[in-house]
Amino acid sequence: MLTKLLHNALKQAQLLSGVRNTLSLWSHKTSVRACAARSATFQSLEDGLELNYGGAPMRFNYVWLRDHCRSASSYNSSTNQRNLDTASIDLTIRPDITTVEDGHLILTWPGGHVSKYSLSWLAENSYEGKKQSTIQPRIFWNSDIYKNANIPSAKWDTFMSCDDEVKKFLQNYLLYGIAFVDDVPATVEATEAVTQRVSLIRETTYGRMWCFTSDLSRGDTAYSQLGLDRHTDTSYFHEPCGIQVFHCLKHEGTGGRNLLVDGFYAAETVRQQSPENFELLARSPIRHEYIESSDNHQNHMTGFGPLINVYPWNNEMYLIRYNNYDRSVINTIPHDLVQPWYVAHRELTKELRRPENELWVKLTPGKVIFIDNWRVMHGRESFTGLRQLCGCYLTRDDVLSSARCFGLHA
Ligand SMILES: C[N+](C)(C)CCCC[C@H](N)C(=O)O
Ligand SMILES: O=C(O)CCC(=O)C(=O)O
Ligand SMILES: [Fe+2]
Repeated sequence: MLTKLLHNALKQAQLLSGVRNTLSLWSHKTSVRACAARSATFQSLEDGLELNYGGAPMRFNYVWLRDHCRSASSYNSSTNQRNLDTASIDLTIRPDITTVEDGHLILTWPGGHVSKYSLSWLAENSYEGKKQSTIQPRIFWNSDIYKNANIPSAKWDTFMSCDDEVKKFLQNYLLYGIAFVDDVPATVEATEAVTQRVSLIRETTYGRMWCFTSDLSRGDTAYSQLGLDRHTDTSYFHEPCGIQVFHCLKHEGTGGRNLLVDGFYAAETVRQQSPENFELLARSPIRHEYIESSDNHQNHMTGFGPLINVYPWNNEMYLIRYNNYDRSVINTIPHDLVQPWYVAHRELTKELRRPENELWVKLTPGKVIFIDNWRVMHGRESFTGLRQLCGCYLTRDDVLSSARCFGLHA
């Protein structure tokens, strides 16, 4: 019991660290700006320079500095694109003169070109600054954490008319990987309109906006009344759809609740308990497949990738593909790692299946849910009667872009 308590405390500390990192990054930025007059010191090294400016020393390579010159001839600041041909830089380049003046680092290169970088820009863009910061702050959750957070749903009227409501919605979505809009008219058109407030719709073999019932119209269990264990969709794409939108337009019958599980919460637990199992799942590429052959639909899709994907520079998770239905033949894992891979898969599955990690919701007409399909698994209970679900997929990049345009950290 005590170990479990300790374990939970540890886990919470770890889970919240993403959010704390952002806060510290923000305060770092503020302090940099507030002390713009503060001087910096530098030291020239063989292949770059070390800059001391309000915090830990940062290193900048000379080729990197020349490549990142923001002068008009090197960089077009109205299109935010590089003009300079990187291949034209002498790889052994060193500045003739290095100075720090008025909050800027100024380098004069052989031949006379001058590059000027503001110190705060350098601090924000340094490797040292990046390494510490989280790419996307998140709050990992189990059912209690999510329920206790009392996240409000957005409301149709305000959502459709007020950008600030969309911004708040996106902030919740980014943190938790799920977000709801309530009071939406129970039609495909209104569902489409809500989605388009957020971003572009991604057309797939299932259509642009889809509306399905248990009519077995497609070669997939989703089109039946059977229960579906937790999974992510389109695991058979090399780039799985980023977001899944669901709106239950009608259900006259029993059962049919939806299950949501935060895959990152479960995977983080595995990382804490057995780092080697986490590593194995993050390193072994496996294949998922969608094969459909009917009069109306011919598809054969295959996607490769590890079950857990982490950014290589900071090990932050960004994508889980977990779909035991669509997982294909494993022949990409060397013999001696096959058994360990199954052990690791079992451990993750055990965490994903813990009842305390399950959030059950009954989707009713009017309630639209957005699910981060790179993070949160969904499933459903078997059901009786007519049940009609509509929705669509979105591309992750498009949604993150919308969020950034609202000024959110994504
Ligand atoms: C959502 N919609 C019913 C349109 C498609 C369902 C796709 C199901 C597939 N097994 C997968 O997991 O990707
Ligand atoms: O019927 C449901 O609630 C969801 C089924 C499903 O997993 C899907 O359509 O992707
Ligand atoms: Fe699904």
